[in-house]
Amino acid sequence: MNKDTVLDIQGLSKTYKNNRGIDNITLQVRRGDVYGFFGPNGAGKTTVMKIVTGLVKADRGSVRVFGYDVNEHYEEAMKDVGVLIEKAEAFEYMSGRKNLELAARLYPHLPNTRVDEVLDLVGLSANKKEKVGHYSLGMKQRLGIASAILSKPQLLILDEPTNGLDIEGMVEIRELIRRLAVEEQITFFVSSHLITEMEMICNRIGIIHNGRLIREGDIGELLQESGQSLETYFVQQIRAEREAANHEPAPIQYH
Ligand SMILES: Nc1ncnc2c1ncn2[C@@H]1O[C@H](COP(=O)(O)OP(=O)(O)OP(=O)(O)O)[C@@H](O)[C@H]1O
Repeated sequence: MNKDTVLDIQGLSKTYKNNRGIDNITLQVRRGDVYGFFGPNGAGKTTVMKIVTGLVKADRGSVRVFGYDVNEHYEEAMKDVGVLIEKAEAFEYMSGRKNLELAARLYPHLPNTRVDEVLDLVGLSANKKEKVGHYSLGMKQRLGIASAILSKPQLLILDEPTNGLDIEGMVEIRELIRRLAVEEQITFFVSSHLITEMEMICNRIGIIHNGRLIREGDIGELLQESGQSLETYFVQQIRAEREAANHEPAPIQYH
């Protein structure tokens, strides 16, 4: 394993009772990457992220985070990892700041200034005294990210962080990811079903479809290879996959 590899996923498989799941996923996220994990709804992104963070057990394969096997050395592996999977949860009747103060209790060694520092980083300083119940969805998501970066993680795992947000909310999250990557030097493993979004924020991308990783590479390389947009590239890739599997073209369905 390269010393710059932060997350190393090898041959990961999981089949749920309904026969859906993921099949033999291998990918690497390197230090400094904003790695986009792209695929349509139901492709298997959340399953991979849940296995990486120990929420779901894989049938086969391994996950190493900062060189530590997640199954064998969970605490060491997760020490420098921040996670936001599915919707950010917070106490709606408390202020944003109060919510973060509560979360900060999990990390007794954090300086007292850290809560205000992260509120500033995610652009919520002006709203810190407002009840979370009055926050927009985008502000709640940013509060979730604030909570995930409280402990100054080196790797941040975000599952569909812009899902359900309006345009302004999406832009704010994208800007935040880019800012955190530069200012806090956080490596990102971030999923989305929107390829244009991935193109805007990521340097590297893994494309998952029907539980299988169909392509991984630098965004620039993939764009050069396709000669077109990543959207067109993706559609070509899955059509080729389907044709190889069925020997006949099939329509693409978007959710
Ligand atoms: N607990 C579960 N039990 C049974 N099937 C599941 C379970 N969780 C996920 N699946 C199925 O596994 C497949 C992959 O789901 P997963 O949530 O990982 O995909 P995803 O790419 O994150 O999609 P989405 O963005 O819609 O969540 C889907 O077909 C889903 O229905």
